[in-house]
Amino acid sequence: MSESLNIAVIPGDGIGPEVIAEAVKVLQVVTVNTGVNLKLTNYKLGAEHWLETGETLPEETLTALRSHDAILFGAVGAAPGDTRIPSGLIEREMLLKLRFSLDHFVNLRPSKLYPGVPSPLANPGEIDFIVVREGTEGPYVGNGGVLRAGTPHEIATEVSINTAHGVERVVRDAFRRANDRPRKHLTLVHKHNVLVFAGHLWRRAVEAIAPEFPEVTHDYLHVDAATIFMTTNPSRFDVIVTDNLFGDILTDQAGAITGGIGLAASGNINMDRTAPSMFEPVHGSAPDIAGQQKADPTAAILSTALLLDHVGLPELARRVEAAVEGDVASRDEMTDPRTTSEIGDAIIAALA
Ligand SMILES: NC(=O)C1=CN([C@@H]2O[C@H](COP(=O)(O)OP(=O)(O)OC[C@H]3O[C@@H](n4cnc5c(N)ncnc54)[C@H](O)[C@@H]3O)[C@@H](O)[C@H]2O)C=CC1
Ligand SMILES: CC(C)CC(=O)C(=O)O
Ligand SMILES: [Mg+2]
Repeated sequence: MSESLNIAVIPGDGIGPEVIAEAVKVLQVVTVNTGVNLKLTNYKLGAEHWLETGETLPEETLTALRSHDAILFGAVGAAPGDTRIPSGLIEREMLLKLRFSLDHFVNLRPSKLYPGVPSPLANPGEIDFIVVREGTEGPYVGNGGVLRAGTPHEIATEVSINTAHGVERVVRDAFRRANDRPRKHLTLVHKHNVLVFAGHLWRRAVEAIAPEFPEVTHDYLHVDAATIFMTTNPSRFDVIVTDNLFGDILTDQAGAITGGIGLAASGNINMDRTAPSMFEPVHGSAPDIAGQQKADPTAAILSTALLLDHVGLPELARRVEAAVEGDVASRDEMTDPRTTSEIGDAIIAALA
């Protein structure tokens, strides 16, 4: 029986196209002779596209993206010093607009130290946790502004929006995921000792939903303390649920302790399936190494495993993950001399 898999591909900027080229090859190889009819449609979006066209995310592109089963995304954004592009324009008007419009309320970021992968921690222990980061609210919604701009009395605000609906649905999702894992433990990370209004909403949501999951234990950490434990005892984490900003920061740290940001995958998931979910590496466009074949494509490749899981092809997802696991076990991150496409090819060879 053949089934179609209709994927939108947004390579983006910087290393985005380099890592996505490898992820696409993996998708093509893993679906061969499986009865899955893979259809890929490329969309040009990002900082370079804006420079060429002045477009960030046109409505017709958004409408077209909605017709796909899922989206594979590289990374967007210019180098911090690139004055041709207003800071934040592409991130907000393109990437975040996409996540918000497609209601990607679960930003799923698994962190696993695969066997044989060196960690910068002296005693990393077993690291295998997931971060469930809220994806549509928090300080990223663009609620703010500037008063008395350019004067010594300038006031800039960036308001964090947290709704009961938004918090409850992501907390419930995190409990569900914890319930499905062997350790069944959830940690809420926030800063309710200072951010009392939002923090208390998150705490109340956890307390209200906990009885639905009697087997799941839960605890709480302030975000500053969470960064300590992520360095000193990451094994204590199983499922972390947190807001958009804290989750963004913690997951770069989580990537660093599990072998590097080049291995960290993510999914922006619409759990209600009212729009396609989007899968992308945790990292950005890495302008410092772009165009040099220095980027590690593993995060993008592991993101295809999350995509395959989401579209109901878990056996193919496991094959991709196993191929990655085999490859990373044999490398030394510090001295891996391979190019982006050589790493992709090695993972593909392991798949075959
Ligand atoms: N989802 C997205 O599209 C994201 C976009 N960005 C954008 O990307 C641009 C650069 O942001 P940065 O803060 O520098 O973060 P970044 O993640 O692009 O780079 C941070 C550091 O990690 C390294 N790195 C990143 N990915 C790598 C890979 N696959 N292999 C090897 N090394 C890798 C880079 O070379 C750099 O030294 C900015 O315009 C930012 O707004 C940042 C994060 C996420
Ligand atoms: C560039 C931001 C909008 C996103 C980001 O850093 C992330 O999602 O990890
Ligand atoms: Mg980030």
